[in-house]
Amino acid sequence: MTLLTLETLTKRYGPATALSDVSLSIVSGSRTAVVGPSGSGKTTLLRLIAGFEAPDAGRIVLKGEVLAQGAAAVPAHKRGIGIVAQDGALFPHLSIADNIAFGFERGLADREQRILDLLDMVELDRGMMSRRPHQLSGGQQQRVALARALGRKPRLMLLDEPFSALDTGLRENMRKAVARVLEAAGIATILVTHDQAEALSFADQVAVLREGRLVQAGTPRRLYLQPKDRETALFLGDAVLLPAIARGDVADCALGRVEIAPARQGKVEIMIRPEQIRVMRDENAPPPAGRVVEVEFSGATSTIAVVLDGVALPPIVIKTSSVGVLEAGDRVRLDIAGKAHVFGQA
Ligand SMILES: Nc1ncnc2c1ncn2[C@@H]1O[C@H](COP(=O)(O)OP(=O)(O)OP(=O)(O)O)[C@@H](O)[C@H]1O
Repeated sequence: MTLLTLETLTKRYGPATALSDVSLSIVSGSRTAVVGPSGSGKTTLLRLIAGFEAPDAGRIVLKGEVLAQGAAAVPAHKRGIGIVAQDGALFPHLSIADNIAFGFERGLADREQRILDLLDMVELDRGMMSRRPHQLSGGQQQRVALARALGRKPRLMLLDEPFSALDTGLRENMRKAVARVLEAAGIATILVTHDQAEALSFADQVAVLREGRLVQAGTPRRLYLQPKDRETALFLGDAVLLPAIARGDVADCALGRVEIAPARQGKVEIMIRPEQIRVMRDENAPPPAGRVVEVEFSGATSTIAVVLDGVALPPIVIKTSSVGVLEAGDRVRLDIAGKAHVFGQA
């Protein structure tokens, strides 16, 4: 069931257009990640949904209630939308308990119990209640910020890069914990992030913004394997892009004949994710074959660059397991698993 609908949202700041004609639907209980390069409009989109800004055109509808349409807007505090910012934005002079209880209704009889329940929910030690924010780690502070936002029983949760200040290991744990908490509470979530891997693993819908426009929205798998254009392909991960001649559901390219989807005829550009390419040492490899020109060892994986025989293309760069890794100068055969993607379909 659709919870939130954004209809042709446009937002301008003076002569600059921060968002242009953005439409997107959010399903109840789902997780959406909004990604895009710096300045693409991600924060602006969150600010419009939260009610900190009004759109110049378009409409925002939450559960059938129009939150914003032109100048008419429901104020932020009446939208029932929770927000967790990058820095958590806790009140430094208040205890953890008071921070969490900040949004509670006045004179609540079970205030203490609610705080304890929220601490449990975000998996924080109850003993931390009386501490001040500076006595907590960055990850713990983010959990408090989440507990505070959950305490208001929001219909929708907005997360504005809440993990970006945390280091890699903690970041992943926090992401999983937050996903668990929100899923258990059945609260739909929109996460803004710079981190493509984070977006792909957190969300069941990813929306890609570029220069204020929504380029593509869909499941992480769909966007990763069937990006609309080369910019989106490269934004979401490494990609091998090759010119090819399509003949229905196959195409001829520097890697030989590969299966493609969707079917096409004539000149196309195809995309293959590097993990689809298997490279094997083979001194007598028939074409398509190549030579390893560079190997970069980085522990569990190594990155190798292969120059293909007889084609004036940049080397193909592939990450492989470091077990039995190839060396510069090795002749190799390349096999493709699965289909190559042809750009042009959203
Ligand atoms: N208050 C403002 N006044 C003028 N221009 C603004 C304002 N807020 C945002 N912009 C402009 O709108 C565009 C989108 O900004 P926004 O902050 O939404 O991007 P973003 O994708 O969140 O970027 P980042 O990833 O760097 O945080 C940018 O060009 C920005 O300079």
